[in-house]
Amino acid sequence: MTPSSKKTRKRKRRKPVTEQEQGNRSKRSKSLIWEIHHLNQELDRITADPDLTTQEKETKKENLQEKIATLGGLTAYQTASKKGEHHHGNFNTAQWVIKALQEVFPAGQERPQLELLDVGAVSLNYEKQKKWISCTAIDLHPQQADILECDLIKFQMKQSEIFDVIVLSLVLNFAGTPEKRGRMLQCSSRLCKENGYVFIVLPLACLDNSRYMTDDLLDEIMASLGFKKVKGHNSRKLSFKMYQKEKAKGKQDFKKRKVREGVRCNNFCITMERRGR
Ligand SMILES: C[S@@+](CC[C@H](N)C(=O)[O-])C[C@H]1O[C@@H](n2cnc3c(N)ncnc32)[C@H](O)[C@@H]1O
Repeated sequence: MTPSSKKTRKRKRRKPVTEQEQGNRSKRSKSLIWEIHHLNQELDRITADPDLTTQEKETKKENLQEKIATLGGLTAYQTASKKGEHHHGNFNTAQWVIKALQEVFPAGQERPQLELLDVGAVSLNYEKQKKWISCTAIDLHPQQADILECDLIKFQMKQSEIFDVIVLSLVLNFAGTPEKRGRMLQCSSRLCKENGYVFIVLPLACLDNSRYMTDDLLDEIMASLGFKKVKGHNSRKLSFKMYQKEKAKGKQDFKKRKVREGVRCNNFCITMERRGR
């Protein structure tokens, strides 16, 4: 071996990532998430807008899709979401779900094999718990093999009560319209077994700073679908809720209704109309 080839094999020292650089990257990720998130919501709103003709919808949607593609599409969004986790001490909301399930089904006791549906799965979060959790992971735009490309609303239309646990982590806020969020909750209720659990994680601002939604209102919507809250807490930025399926409290409608005033409030809302009474 010549001295020069030895030199080339010498490992390059990695440039340390300064706090400043990390901060800038984090800011870029956040702004990318924000932009794609809002463009995606706009897409849903246009699709649902009854005042637009099919032609107008197509033109507007093409425009938005182009903008999303320019930013790197949903792949870039999901990559940025994952990076976000790393910037928050690697905290992944699945860790909370696992901890809550471990409290209900403690290790050392006979555990049932739980069928879990992870909606909006950016990664496979329950691999290490395979022995007692069988995870079906779905996403509109999966980034890795083993995550099924599927919209919750269209998932297993003809089946009901097939999952013990359904996880909607930072997914309801991704849907663009209040109706779609309501339908996602209705689908979760249909797919959840009796006594099964639905976990919902939302940005805290969706519940504590929205003109149309409060923490109690979400509990009411879930109660009407047959769920009682068994656990809930807030972190600085997120709201964590665990519901258990009991019996539905009749077919109540939830319309858009102002519950809070304030110029700094957001417009997060969930509506639900029950058909076929
Ligand atoms: C912010 S990411 C959430 C990632 C992960 N669940 C978490 O807690 O970090 C939102 C994901 O939800 C997916 N999503 C939104 N609506 C969906 C639906 N109706 N069915 C399946 N996936 C959906 C999006 O494609 C996106 O990847």
